[in-house]
Amino acid sequence: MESISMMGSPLNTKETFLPNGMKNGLKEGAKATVGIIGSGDFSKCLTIRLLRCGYHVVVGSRNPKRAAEFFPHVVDVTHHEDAVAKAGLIFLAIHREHYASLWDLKHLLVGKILVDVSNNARMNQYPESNAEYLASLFPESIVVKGFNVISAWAMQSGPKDASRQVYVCSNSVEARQQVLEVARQLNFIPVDMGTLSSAKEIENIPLHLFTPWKGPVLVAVSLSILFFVYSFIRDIIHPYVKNQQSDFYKIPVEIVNKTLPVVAITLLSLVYLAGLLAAAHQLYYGTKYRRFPHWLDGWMQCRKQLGLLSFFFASVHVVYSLCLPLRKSERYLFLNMALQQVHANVEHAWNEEEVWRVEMYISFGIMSLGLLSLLAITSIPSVNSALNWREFSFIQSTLGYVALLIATFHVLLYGWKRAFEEEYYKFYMPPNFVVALVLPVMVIMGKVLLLLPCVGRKLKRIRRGWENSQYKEETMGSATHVSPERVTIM
Ligand SMILES: NC(=O)C1=CN([C@@H]2O[C@H](COP(=O)(O)OP(=O)(O)OC[C@H]3O[C@@H](n4cnc5c(N)ncnc54)[C@H](OP(=O)(O)O)[C@@H]3O)[C@@H](O)[C@H]2O)C=CC1
Ligand SMILES: [Cu+2]
Repeated sequence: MESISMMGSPLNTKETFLPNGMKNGLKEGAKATVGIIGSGDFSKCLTIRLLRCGYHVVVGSRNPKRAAEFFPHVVDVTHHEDAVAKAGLIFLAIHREHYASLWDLKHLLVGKILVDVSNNARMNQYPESNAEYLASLFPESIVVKGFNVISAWAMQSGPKDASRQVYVCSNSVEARQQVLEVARQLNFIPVDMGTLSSAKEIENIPLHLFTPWKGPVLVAVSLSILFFVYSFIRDIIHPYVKNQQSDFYKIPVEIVNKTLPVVAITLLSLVYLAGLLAAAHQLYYGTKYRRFPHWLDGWMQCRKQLGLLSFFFASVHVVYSLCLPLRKSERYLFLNMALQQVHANVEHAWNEEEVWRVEMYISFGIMSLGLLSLLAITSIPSVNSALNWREFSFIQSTLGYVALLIATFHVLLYGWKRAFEEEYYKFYMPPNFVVALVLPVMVIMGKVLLLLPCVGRKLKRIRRGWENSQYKEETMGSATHVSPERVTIM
């Protein structure tokens, strides 16, 4: 009955919507009533969750009789007018296109909190956000955006194994606090996003499809195609054309396994190349208060994804390499070699230099994968938050460079002997490993340059803001004045 008394009168925003027994001083049995307009999937799942957490729910439907069948009997399924009258906090579980159909209820909605949970089919589908549109339709109600990032399924199955964050925004601080509190009571993690102007951003959250991954994945796929084609032409087509030697059996494993490490090490180099270019930019302009070019900014922000992709390629390369001896081709080649030795009367086959080269390159490969795993693990938010800034920076920057250096040695040791053996077309088509080394060697040399005392000292002065601070006023507040070391590397 207490909610009926609020009908048509401005909402007492001091009232909170805490469920049974959860509100200080609230009598046992005095359940907060929450209204829901619409009886679709979202409405059903939200109802169940609210009931579990002790709320009383009243659902407003165009056809209450039919809708009631889908709700537990304790739920009051009624007409829109009745539902709106019974609750001060109302979830609108209908689509934006149907908001205007609530126009007749306008006088009943005065002063009530309307929670807009709606999503759109595409990003920026309408000029204004759904919540702002709702606020313009019902200016005398208090509109709060929230819960749109929680799927009906997650709502019902509970937040244990689904996304937990609920982003909330509203122009009314008190209404926002109440919805944040409801989210907390429903075991979600409420995130206060401020005023209703953030609604568009919140509405776009569930529509992103791996947005930060698009660029890095595109780079990885392009590099893979490029290096695969290169290896294919160099190691298969060329011998075939020149000597009629058919090596096509190499395509599924060997050529793929030549592509993977090259892509992995190139991606890892790209992670650190961005930071180096940013440092060069700061050194060139002598200030950290000047915006990086747009492309560099984007590149810096996707270093984590580039690093994780590098880890993925390196891991798959390891699996391929471990499987190399399992192949029939390898066994035949091995047998042939043994037979040739028998014919040549060689009893003891042992090449000290070769033995050392292979031992070393395998060891370096394992070490660089180990370090890459460490970088990948520390990029997981829960692990990341257990580290302080210095520890994080040490792992991501210092150990990252060490990983790159070791990986470079791995590639170098793998290929250097072959490069000397292969005389043919050496000049116009260098071996794969030489192509793989171009970028990492450049990056390592760049880092060495930065470590030189004269350069390093100047960079430090710039990053501490001691030099050329006249730019400060111009660009303060932009994210890009942050030193490149201060952005997540992986
Ligand atoms: N489903 C999900 O996982 C999620 C949904 N959402 C949002 O929740 C809202 C509801 O989604 P969902 O439950 O899936 O949608 P449904 O289509 O399942 O339900 C929408 C409800 O709106 C009501 N409705 C339909 N047409 C009209 C109309 N012309 N006028 C008034 N009311 C109408 C109906 O209820 P009745 O017949 O009882 O009137 C219907 O059950 C949407 O805005 C959606 O974006 C947000 C996050 C996740
Ligand atoms: Cu390798």
